Amino acid sequence: MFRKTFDNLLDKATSHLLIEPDWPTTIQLCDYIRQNDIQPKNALTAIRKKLSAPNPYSAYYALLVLESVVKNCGSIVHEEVTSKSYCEFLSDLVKTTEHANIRQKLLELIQVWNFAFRKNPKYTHIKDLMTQLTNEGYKFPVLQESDAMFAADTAPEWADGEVCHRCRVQFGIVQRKHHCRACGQIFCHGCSSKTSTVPKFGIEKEVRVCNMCYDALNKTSTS
Ligand SMILES: O=P(O)(O)O[C@@H]1[C@H](O)[C@H](OP(=O)(O)O)[C@@H](O)[C@H](O)[C@H]1O
Ligand SMILES: [Zn+2]
Ligand SMILES: [Zn+2]
Repeated sequence: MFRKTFDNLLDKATSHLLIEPDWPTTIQLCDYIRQNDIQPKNALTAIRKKLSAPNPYSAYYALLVLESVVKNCGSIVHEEVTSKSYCEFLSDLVKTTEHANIRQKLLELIQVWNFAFRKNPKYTHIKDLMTQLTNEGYKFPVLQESDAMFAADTAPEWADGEVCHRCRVQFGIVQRKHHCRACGQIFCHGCSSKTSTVPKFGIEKEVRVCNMCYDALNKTSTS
């Protein structure tokens, strides 16, 4: 169900019939990825296909979708878009597109991402891509640092451990491990038996959270 809907939304957001970007649908696409209703890899592969669309309008709108997804979906997407294969694809697209506006937007995005990820050693391919294109004479636009401030943080990576983060009970065959989707820590069932939405991470459905995060997320105003 989810995959089909994502593709339908993507078709809508990149239709060559659009006279301006369809931001509401674009935000819905970001929400799908943030809520893990689609694997980031699959989402970016679908967007990649749209970037190669022969129709320049569809390809341009696909670039705007890619820009929004990278800005709003956090590290799960950053890893994909700065992977070796994706950077090679972006490099080919810069060199092969017949449309100057698409090349220009691509160079702008590559530069912003290079700046945004400059401190993170694992994103080397985007740095190499920028160096390679610069050496081949492509001119990058003036960098708008404001563009590189990425929005939303995303759910933290899940911690591992042999005892509950809260009550320290030892995990084992009976005492199973569970993770809080809000803080990412590991808990026994007794300390993480409640569910909640986590709007700050774009998780609109009820997911397992630990007792502390449940209280923080659902604190009723004590008025
Ligand atoms: O079912 P198990 O074999 O115990 O495996 C655990 C469950 O998948 C937990 O899911 P949950 O957090 O949704 O409970 C997950 O958080 C743990 O990391 C896994 O070890
Ligand atoms: Zn516990
Ligand atoms: Zn928590």
